[in-house]
Amino acid sequence: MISLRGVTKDFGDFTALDGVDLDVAAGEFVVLVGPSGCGKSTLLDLLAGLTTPTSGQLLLHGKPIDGPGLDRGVVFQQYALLPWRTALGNVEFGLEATGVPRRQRVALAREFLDLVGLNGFEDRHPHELSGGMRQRVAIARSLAYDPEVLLMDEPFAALDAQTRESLQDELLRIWQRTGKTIVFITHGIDEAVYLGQTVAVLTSRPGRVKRTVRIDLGNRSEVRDLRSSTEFGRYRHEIWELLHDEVARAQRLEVAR
Ligand SMILES: Nc1ncnc2c1ncn2[C@@H]1O[C@H](COP(=O)(O)OP(=O)(O)OP(=O)(O)O)[C@@H](O)[C@H]1O
Repeated sequence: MISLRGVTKDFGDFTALDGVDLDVAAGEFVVLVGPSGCGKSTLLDLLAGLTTPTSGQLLLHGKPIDGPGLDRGVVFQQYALLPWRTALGNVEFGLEATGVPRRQRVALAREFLDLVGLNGFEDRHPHELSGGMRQRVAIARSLAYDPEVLLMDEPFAALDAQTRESLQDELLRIWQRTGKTIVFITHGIDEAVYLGQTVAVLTSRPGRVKRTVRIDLGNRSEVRDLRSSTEFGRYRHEIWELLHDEVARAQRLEVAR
C-alpha cells in the first residue's frame, strides 16, 4: 500500500535520509525506531506530504505522494489542538474539510470521542484536559475523517509511563477495530516491540533502514503483563542490539559536529 523507493532528503549539503526503502501493507502496524536525529520525523513529514524528497519515490497505492491529503491522518507529539474549541469542536474541525454536513459531523465527533474513551468530556476545552486526554482528542480527530493511514510521530512521548501504556493498549484496540494502516515513530524500544507488527530500525546520519524485524507476539490484549514475557525480552534485546551501535555512532557524530 505504501512504498518507499530510494528516498533521499537533503537539507542543503546535509543528507538527513539516504536511500530509504520500505514497504507497508494495507492494515499493517509499522513502527520506525531510531536514534535521535536519524530522520524519523523527516520521513513522516514526507509520508504526510508536507515536504518532498530530494530523490526517490514515495508511493501510496502506486501513486506518488504529492501533498497532504485526507487519506492520511497525522498525530504529532504535541497535541496541536485548537485551544478555543472544545474536545467535540476539535474533532469536528477535522471533519470540516471533508464536506460532511454539520449534524452528521457532531454525531461522528461524538462517536470517535467515545471510541477513544472520552465519553462525557465533549464540552471540555484542551486546558481542562490532561495530557493523555488531549492526545486522545488528537487521535479521535485524525480517525474521524476516516483516513486509510494514520501517521504518528512520537504521539505518547510527552506522557507519563502509566498513561503511555494505557494509550498504547487503546491504540492497539482501535487498530484492531478499524483496520487502519499505521506508521508510528518512536525512540522507545519497548513501545516499538509492544505496538509493531513490523519494527524498522533506522541508522543514524544519514537515516537508512538498517533492518526490519517482524514481531510475532500474538494478540497483545490476551496476555497478562506481556512486557515481562520471555519472547518480549528476546525482541527487545534484538532491537536493542540493532540500535545500540547506531546510538553510539550518533553520539560520536554529535560531538564531532
Ligand atoms: N528543515 C530542516 N533544515 C535543516 N536540517 C533539518 C531540517 N529538518 C531536519 N533537519 C535535520 O535532519 C536531521 C533529521 O531530523 P529529524 O527531525 O527527522 O530527526 P528525528 O529522528 O525525528 O529526531 P528526534 O528523534 O530527535 O525527534 C537532523 O539532524 C536535523 O537537524
